[in-house]
Order: sequence, then C-alpha cells, then structure tokens
Amino acid sequence: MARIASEVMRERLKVYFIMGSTNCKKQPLEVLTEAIDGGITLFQFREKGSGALVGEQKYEFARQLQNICKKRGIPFIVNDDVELALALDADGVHIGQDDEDARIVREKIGDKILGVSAHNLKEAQAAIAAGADYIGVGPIYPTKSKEDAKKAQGPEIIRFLRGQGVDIPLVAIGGITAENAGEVMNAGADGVSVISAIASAASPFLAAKQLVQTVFNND
Ligand SMILES: Cc1ncc(COP(=O)(O)OP(=O)(O)O)c(N)n1
Ligand SMILES: Cc1ncsc1CCOP(=O)(O)O
Ligand SMILES: [Mg+2]
Repeated sequence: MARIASEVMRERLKVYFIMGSTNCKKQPLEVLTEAIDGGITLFQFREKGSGALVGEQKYEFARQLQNICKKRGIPFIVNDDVELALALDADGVHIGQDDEDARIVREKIGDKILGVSAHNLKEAQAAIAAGADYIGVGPIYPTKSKEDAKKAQGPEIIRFLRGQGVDIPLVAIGGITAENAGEVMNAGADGVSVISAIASAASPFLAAKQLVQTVFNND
C-alpha cells in the first residue's frame, strides 16, 4: 500500500464527519448510516468526553462503526488512539498537538492516513515535515463539542496559511454549519469537518446533505 495521493485526500476531506457515542441524539449507528446516506466523504471515530466508552466497549463500538464505513466505502479514521487504529486496521489516525508525536505515529502506522491538528504556521509546517497527509485547522468558529478548544480564529487562519504557501490538504473544523461552510471553502479549505452540525441534527441525513450541497457547489 502507498501513501494516499494528495488529490485523493482533498476529495475525501470535503465533508468529514466526526462522531462518538456522546455526540449523538439518536442511536449512533443510525446517525452514521444517515450521514453516509447524506453524502459524507470521510469519517472519524472520536470517543471522548464525559461518559465516553472505554476498553472492550469502545473497541466493539468502533468495530461496528467501522463495518458500516467499510460496506459503504467511507474511509475510517481513529482519533487519538493509535493502538486502536492498528488493532482495527483502520484507514488512518488523527492526532493533535497534545497527542503522541506525529513522527512516531507515522512510523507506527506506515502508509495509513495521518491527520494532524494545527493552529498556526509553525505547527502546520511541523506537521508536514512529520509526514501528515492532511492538517485539521480550527476551531474556526466557537464550538461546544470540544472542552479544551482553543480560541476561534475565523476563516482568516485558512487564508493566512494558504498565503504562506501551505498547500497540503487542509480541512477546517469548529462550529461549521451549512450556513458558514461556503466562507470556509472560499478561504482555501479543501473541506469541512463537523461534529454537532450532523450528530445533533434532528435529521443527520438532511444535515449531511445540506453540507454536501454547499461544499460541492462551492467547487
Ligand atoms: C479533522 C480534525 N481536526 C482537528 C481535530 C482536533 O484534534 P485534537 O486537537 O487532538 O483534539 P481532539 O479531537 O483529540 O479533542 C480533530 N479531531 N479532527
Ligand atoms: C474536535 C474539534 N477540534 C477543534 S474544534 C472541534 C470540535 C468540532 O465540533 P463542532 O463541529 O460541533 O463544532
Ligand atoms: Mg487529539
């Protein structure tokens, strides 16, 4: 297996849904199925926060979500937990600045997809040097889905990074909805990454579909 080509990565990042059991209003397997029906292009399993599953229960839940993704051809990325990603033979891992070092994670996961969070130019350049396949930049807008989120920087951070020559696949995250996704794409993002816009929606199917329409019509 070779590393993912950056043009393929860019397509996959378009509507990147992130979810764990604590984010969902409905049954999580149903939420993921609806989101896929609505057209999401990538999925990240992020099981954290108060009440999150651990151990065997976390593994079993992840496996069920992964099976849904596999059947529908949606790559399955694991947040933070590199050992879980390896145990499941997931498609990739997403890590942040407070997680395991990106260079070490790259060594551990071989050619699997590696996503790294960046909040500024220095972190973005370090992520690229460490072998990231994409960077996640945010929060762009205020978010209630991450307890320790940094201050929102607005779409300007994306425009700034692009202006500085950062051309790696880049996904924006934090407070993104169908209403503001257009301005995030216009700032230079390859895609948008969301938790609550889909996981907390009365209809995850319709919420995903709206995001998909906005992002793809912006091309
Ligand atoms: C696509 C994407 N971008 C950023 C993050 C945030 O990662 P991190 O900073 O490690 O925070 P946690 O998600 O682990 O709380 C992400 N998960 N996905
Ligand atoms: C994981 C993460 N990293 C930065 S903001 C955020 C939470 C995004 O969730 P939401 O889409 O509900 O704002
Ligand atoms: Mg993390």
